[in-house]
Amino acid sequence: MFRVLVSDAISEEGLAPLCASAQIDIVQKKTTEAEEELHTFDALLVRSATKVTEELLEKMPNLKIIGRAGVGVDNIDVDAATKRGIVVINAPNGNTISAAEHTFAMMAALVRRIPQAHISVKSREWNRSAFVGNELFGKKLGIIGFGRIGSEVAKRARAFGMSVHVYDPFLTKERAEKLGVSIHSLDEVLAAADIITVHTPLTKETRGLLGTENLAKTKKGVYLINCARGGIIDEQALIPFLESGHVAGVALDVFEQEPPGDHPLFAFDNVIVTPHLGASTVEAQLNVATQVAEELLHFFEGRPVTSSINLPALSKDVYEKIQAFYHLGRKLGLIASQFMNIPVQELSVTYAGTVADLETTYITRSLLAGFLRPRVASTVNEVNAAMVAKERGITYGEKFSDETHGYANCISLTVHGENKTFTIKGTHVPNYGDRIVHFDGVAIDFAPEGHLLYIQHQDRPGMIGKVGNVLGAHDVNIATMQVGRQEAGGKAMMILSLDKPVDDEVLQALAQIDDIETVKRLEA
Ligand SMILES: NC(=O)C1=CN([C@@H]2O[C@H](COP(=O)(O)OP(=O)(O)OC[C@H]3O[C@@H](n4cnc5c(N)ncnc54)[C@H](O)[C@@H]3O)[C@@H](O)[C@H]2O)C=CC1
Ligand SMILES: O=C(O)C(=O)COP(=O)(O)O
Repeated sequence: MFRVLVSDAISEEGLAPLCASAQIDIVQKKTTEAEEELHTFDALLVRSATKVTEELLEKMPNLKIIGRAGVGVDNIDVDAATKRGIVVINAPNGNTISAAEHTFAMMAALVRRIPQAHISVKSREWNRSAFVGNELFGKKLGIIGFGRIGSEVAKRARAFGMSVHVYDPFLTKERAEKLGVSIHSLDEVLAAADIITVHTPLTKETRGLLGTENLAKTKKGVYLINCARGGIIDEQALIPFLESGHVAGVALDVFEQEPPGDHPLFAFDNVIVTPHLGASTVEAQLNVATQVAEELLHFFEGRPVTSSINLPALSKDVYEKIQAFYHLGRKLGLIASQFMNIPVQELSVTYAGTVADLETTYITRSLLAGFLRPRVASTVNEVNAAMVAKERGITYGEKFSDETHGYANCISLTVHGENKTFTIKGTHVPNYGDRIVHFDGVAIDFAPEGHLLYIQHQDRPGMIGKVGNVLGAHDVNIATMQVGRQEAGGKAMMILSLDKPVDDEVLQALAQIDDIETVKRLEA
């Protein structure tokens, strides 16, 4: 049974495909109410309210995937999840339109003073002259962060006759032109805009982006909107700008602390607020819940997830093409790690033939995970393999070559350790399986599966019989045996596939045979 904890309010209709599966058990509870059973969950589904901290993850050792039914993952310690090999997914576009519409609603409400007028009329006042606003038409809208939501806000602004000035360091000129906006530096946007709206994620770089220094660069009478994340506009820094009238009004949907409690900004009549409602529409909630539910099902079924924060994006098509190599990569890493059971500094992976045209990043991650698995006690998989390798001072790189050794595809792994280098090469043969075709300088051909035994010896007659006798005497059955050598009478090797793993006693008995130099157990 795959157990899913849903700890925030997520659309039940959207989660229906998960609920329909007999193998998935869904529990809807806050994490604080599920303390006793936290260790039993395989998946955790959240919105922005649940804080997925390292401390929480420590209580959830079985967790494999975290689904965020929404965009921002700043409430999730993604590094801590990655370190533990936990996949983090989100629903990147399910609430884009709702968030853009909410931003626009806030903009109109701000410049026409709708919330203030609303309160006044309901207080039995009729004070039309107190609520004279501004038109949006002809105004310059500064958009900071021009991703999905920022660009939807821009479309609506153009329909209102506004000119749009964008700052986004990662936006290309071509995309800006296509969307009919002009790209500017941050200072230019700050100086020119009548209204500024922020649509970046909350990161180290964007926290406090609109703080004292940058607020001072804005036009007198500017309006500010934050429907992205609390903290992008520094709430404390706003106070003197509101007091002096430099900032004409602020609309906030999000806060540095949520809920914000008794916030000093609430004292200002020209600060309008909503309780993080950007994504709170029936449509957006259904979209995001459906997206994470589908992704979770894919994950559960062993299919690729497409909107992971800590894995390279992979479509179903690409996944199907790389799947076999993904498996081969894992085996190459696993075998190489056991063979080179010494500290290593560097792994170099070379792709040749058909595999070189595929999404090799994923295959390399799988290979790395295979390599690290015998060396680390904790879970290591394609999510955290790069991080774990870095922590252990192991560098890795990919190369591409035309040298396929006559096979349609070939993955070659060279491991550099202290005073020793080892190379293993493998190929995948469709409808046949994975084959190791080169092992430590010797051409050979064996399947990387099960209990393997590596024996390096001098090429002499009778070696196979001697090995067979020792194994027979210890009741070890040989399933397959492959032999190879560099040259007649020189370095030779056997790779045996056994029906059961051998113990140290058998290894010692084999090592005592004359002309046998090395014996190693390899589990694949
Ligand atoms: N209030 C609400 O309920 C909702 C809030 N959001 C928030 O809105 C924000 C934007 O969401 P999306 O547009 O979907 O994300 P996105 O990833 O599509 O766009 C973010 C944009 O910010 C840009 N950016 C990153 N760092 C920047 C920097 N230092 N300066 C300027 N631009 C920078 C990126 O290049 C990207 O184009 C997120 O913080 C998200 O959490 C999203 C949905 C609902
Ligand atoms: O998707 C986002 O980033 C949001 O801010 C929406 O948050 P919510 O799911 O409404 O708590």
